[in-house]
Amino acid sequence: MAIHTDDLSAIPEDLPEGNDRIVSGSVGNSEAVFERALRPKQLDEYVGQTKARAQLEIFISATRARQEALDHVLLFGPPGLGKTTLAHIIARELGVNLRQTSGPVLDRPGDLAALLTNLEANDVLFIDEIHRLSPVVEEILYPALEDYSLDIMIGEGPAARSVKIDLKPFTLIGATTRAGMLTNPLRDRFGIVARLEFYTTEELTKIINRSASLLKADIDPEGSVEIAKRARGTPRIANRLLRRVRDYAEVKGTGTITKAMADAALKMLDVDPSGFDVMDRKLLEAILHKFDGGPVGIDNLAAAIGEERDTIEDVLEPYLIQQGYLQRTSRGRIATRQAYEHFGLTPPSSAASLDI
Ligand SMILES: Nc1ncnc2c1ncn2[C@@H]1O[C@H](COP(=O)(O)OP(=O)(O)OP(=O)(O)O)[C@@H](O)[C@H]1O
Ligand SMILES: [Mg+2]
Repeated sequence: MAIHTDDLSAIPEDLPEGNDRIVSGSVGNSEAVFERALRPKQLDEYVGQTKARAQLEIFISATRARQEALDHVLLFGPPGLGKTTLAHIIARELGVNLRQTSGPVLDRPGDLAALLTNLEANDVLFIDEIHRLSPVVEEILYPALEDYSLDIMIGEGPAARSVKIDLKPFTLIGATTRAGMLTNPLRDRFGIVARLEFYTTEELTKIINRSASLLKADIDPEGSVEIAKRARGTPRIANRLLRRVRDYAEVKGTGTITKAMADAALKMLDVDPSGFDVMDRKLLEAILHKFDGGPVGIDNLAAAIGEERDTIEDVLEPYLIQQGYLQRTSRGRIATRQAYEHFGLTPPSSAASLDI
């Protein structure tokens, strides 16, 4: 079902959820609609990411003044941290159109050529999941990025000839959860590389308060802090938890989201006080119990918990590593002292701790 609206009242109540992991990185159908509605539209509404924002603000205003195309931008970071949101904001701040596609969708060189030739001067082309571009499409992209031209082969066999097409200047914004999976020649063609970081509790509290007011949800300050603390540093999860807690408060309470309501709802949803859900705990517990604290290789770990390797690397691990529960070493994953303590276990004296 395709619904394109920014008006929350136009959203039907019975959209399928499409996703049952409360802190998962991906998005179900009904959630996509809410995400669009809650997405900030201007740079000054975009909370946090001070480093990325500061550099973008400068580049954007310089580019606007010169009426040129902004340098190509690579945005990377775990799911739900605001890459798509930021891409849209950049185009809006530049006052240009944004055309959106994604690596897996763009499988034929002709599709990319069609997109590029249809751009107006200084427009933004946003390619999500850019690490999944096919090599043939990537080849076409290089000259387009470098000197705004396309080299296309027309015909086959001995009659084939190469045609050069000039493009208007444009900006590519690429988003990826894993910069490490980009080929070097592609990565080198981005003039601006912004790494998005996990958000602090204060930043998430701001995001939750803003979303609550858009959703017309009644929330008290301690209620928003409680949700923020348990949102895995991720705005998408903060917004998702807010919606679930609001439902809970409407059914079990007076409708106001208090700290007690948030706590009870999150307990019911199996999100613990550190913001870990069932999958996070399963991963840490597997390392602790099945692999003696590690090191354990990623494939063994994936098999042990029945989860895709990619999901572990993209969605689960980054936060656990950032919070100091897990370490990635050349020999495999290791549970830290904090991980033992989280589960009430006594760490062995050899256990790694946060402060090494
Ligand atoms: N800095 C921010 N301030 C306020 N809200 C934000 C911010 N970043 C993200 N959000 C909210 O989180 C939601 C998810 O963000 P977004 O879709 O941009 O993430 P993403 O990084 O593109 O994720 P994915 O890797 O899954 O594509 C948005 O709909 C928006 O409401
Ligand atoms: Mg996105």
